[in-house]
Amino acid sequence: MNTFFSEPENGEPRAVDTTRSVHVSGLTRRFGDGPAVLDHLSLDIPSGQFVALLGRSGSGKSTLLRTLSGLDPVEYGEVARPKAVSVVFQESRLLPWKRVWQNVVLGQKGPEGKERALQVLKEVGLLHRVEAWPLTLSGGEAQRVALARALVRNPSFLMLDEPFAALDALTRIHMQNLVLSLWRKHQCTALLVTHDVDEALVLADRVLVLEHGRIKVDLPVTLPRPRRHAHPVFEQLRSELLHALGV
Ligand SMILES: Nc1ncnc2c1ncn2[C@@H]1O[C@H](COP(=O)(O)OP(=O)(O)OP(=O)(O)O)[C@@H](O)[C@H]1O
Repeated sequence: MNTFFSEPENGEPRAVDTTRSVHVSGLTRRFGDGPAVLDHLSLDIPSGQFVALLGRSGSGKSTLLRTLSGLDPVEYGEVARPKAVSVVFQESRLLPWKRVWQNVVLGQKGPEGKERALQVLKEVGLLHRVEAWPLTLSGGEAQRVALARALVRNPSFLMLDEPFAALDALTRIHMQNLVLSLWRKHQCTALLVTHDVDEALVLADRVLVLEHGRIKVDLPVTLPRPRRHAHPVFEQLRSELLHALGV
């Protein structure tokens, strides 16, 4: 039995009993008197699914993610999601005056903090940088610390907002593999915002395309992993998604 945290339009959070990990219905968001960025959007994500979210620049991907994470308010509509959520952003957002391990357990309570930090830093392959200062890290290392910081909270729902966008191509592939293995190990639900159709198809069980504030395409990806870019089904899905994105 799973208990999730729900944020209704108004009033107190309530417990919801459901096997869905994430439930969104009628979610609408506008800034000022501008057009609706999210327009009566509905979405269900089953527990443990890896979902990739694509959409043109300005289509509302980050707004959806911020709303799901609780960083943005739910003004209209309903959002239910696990209580334990973590978000990894494009920039690692590490505090430069804290060592790597201290950044990982920032805000965490308990005397066993460093031990927990070491555990997750080992998972992301950074045991040798535990005492380092953030400014001495490479871009890929900094993102791995950000991943460790997300994992230390044992998230049931892991959200990733273009976490590899600033990395070089090779580091990006390493990071994609790392995220996949961590997702498998931790058995969490994952939502990845990306601009990269191939990245979405390499990683996700399901790819969504957001347009005009709604889910325009909802595509299951049943290819076994690891996925080959040259596989005919991969190529067919890629052209379907590029077409949906107007490329
Ligand atoms: N705090 C805000 N105030 C006013 N407008 C905003 C705010 N946040 C987002 N917007 C607007 O909402 C729209 C969607 O933005 P959002 O960042 O969600 O898009 P996105 O799909 O993530 O874009 P990108 O791919 O370029 O990162 C944009 O038009 C943006 O200008």
